[in-house]
Amino acid sequence: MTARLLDGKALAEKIQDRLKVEIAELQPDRGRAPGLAVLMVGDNPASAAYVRNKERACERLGMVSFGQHLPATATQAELTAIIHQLNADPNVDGILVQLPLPEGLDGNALLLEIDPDKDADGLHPANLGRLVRGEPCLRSCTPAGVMEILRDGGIDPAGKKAVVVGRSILVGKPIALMLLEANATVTIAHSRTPDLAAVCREADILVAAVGRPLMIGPDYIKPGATVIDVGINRITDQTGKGKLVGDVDFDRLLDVAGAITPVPGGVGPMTVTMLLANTVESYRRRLA
Ligand SMILES: NC(=O)c1ccc[n+]([C@@H]2O[C@H](COP(=O)([O-])OP(=O)(O)OC[C@H]3O[C@@H](n4cnc5c(N)ncnc54)[C@H](OP(=O)(O)O)[C@@H]3O)[C@@H](O)[C@H]2O)c1
Ligand SMILES: Nc1nc(=O)c2c([nH]1)NC[C@@H]1CN(c3ccc(C(=O)N[C@@H](CCC(=O)O)C(=O)O)cc3)CN21
Repeated sequence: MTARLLDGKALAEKIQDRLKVEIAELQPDRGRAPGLAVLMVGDNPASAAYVRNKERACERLGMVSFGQHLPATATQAELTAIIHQLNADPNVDGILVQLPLPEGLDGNALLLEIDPDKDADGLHPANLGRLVRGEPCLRSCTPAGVMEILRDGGIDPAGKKAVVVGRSILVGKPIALMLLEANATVTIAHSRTPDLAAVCREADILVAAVGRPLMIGPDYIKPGATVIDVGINRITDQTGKGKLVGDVDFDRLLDVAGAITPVPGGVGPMTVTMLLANTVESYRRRLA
C-alpha cells in the first residue's frame, strides 16, 4: 500500500484564489484593502518561515501586510503599546503575534490585549472560549487548516478515533476541540503519556504537533490511518544543508499510512491561508 498524499499546498492555492476574488469584489466598496499586522520579536526559525510565506501570500492576494520585527530586547510595555496602536488603526483587520516570544516576555498577557475582533490567530481567550462552546468565532489557523485538509481529502472524523500528540494552546488543544466538534473520539497525548506508540496505534486519525523532528515512526501507526504532520523543524542534513522536516518520519510511513500530509507542502501553507481567511472575514465584518 502507498499512502495517499494530502496536498496542503494545492488546497491552499485553491482557497487563496477564492479569497483573491472576494477581496477584489469587496474592495471598491470599502475603499481599502484588508490589512494584516504581524508582530515578530527576536528570531525563531519556524516563525521566520511563517513570516516569509505570509508576506508573499498577502502580496499575491492584494492584502496589505504591516510587519513589525522587534529585537529580543523589546519590553512587555513596548509590545503592549504596539498592540494598542494596531487595535485602534482603522487599516488593520488582523493582528498576529508570533509565538513563542523570547524569554522574559509574557505571550499570554499580550494575547489578552488584542481586540478579539482583530484576533486573526484565534488565540484570545474570548475566541478560545467560543470554540469550547461551539460558537462561531475567529478560529486558530493551524487547527482550522487541518480540518480543511481532512474535509478536502474526504476524511470525515465522525465516529473515528483521533489521537493528537501535543497539548499547546496554539495547536494541540484547539485541534482536539475541533475534532471533537466533528464527532471524533479524541485522545490528547503529551510528554507524560506512557507508551505513546501504543496510544498512537489506536488512532484512525493521528495528528502530530510536538516539535521533535521525525519522532513518529511506523511503529506509531495503525495500517491505513490518516496522518497529519503539524511539526515544522529545521534540521541540518549530512551535507550540512538546512532543511525543514515534520514530526513524522514521512518516508518510512508511506507503506503503512492510508493518507498523509508532507512537510513542506502540508499543514504550513494551510495555516497561512486560514490566517488570510480570518483577516478577510474580519475585514468583511468590520466594514459591513
Ligand atoms: N504547520 C504549522 O502551521 C505550524 C503551526 C504552529 C506550530 N507548528 C509546529 O508544530 C510543532 C508544535 O508546536 P507547538 O507550538 O504546539 O509546540 P509546544 O508548545 O512546544 O508544544 C509541544 C507539545 O508536544 C509535547 N511533547 C514534547 N515532547 C514530547 C514527547 N517526546 N512525546 C510526547 N509529547 C511531547 C509537549 O508536551 P508537554 O505539554 O507535556 O510539555 C507539548 O504539549 C512545532 O514543530 C512547531 O514549529 C507548525
Ligand atoms: N501566533 C503564532 N501562530 C502560528 O500559527 C505560528 C506562530 N505564532 N509561530 C510559528 C509557528 C510556525 N508556523 C508556520 C511555520 C511554517 C509555515 C509554512 O508556510 N511552511 C511551509 C514551508 C516554508 C518554507 O519552506 O520556507 C510549508 O510548506 O510547510 C506556516 C506556519 C505557524 N506558527
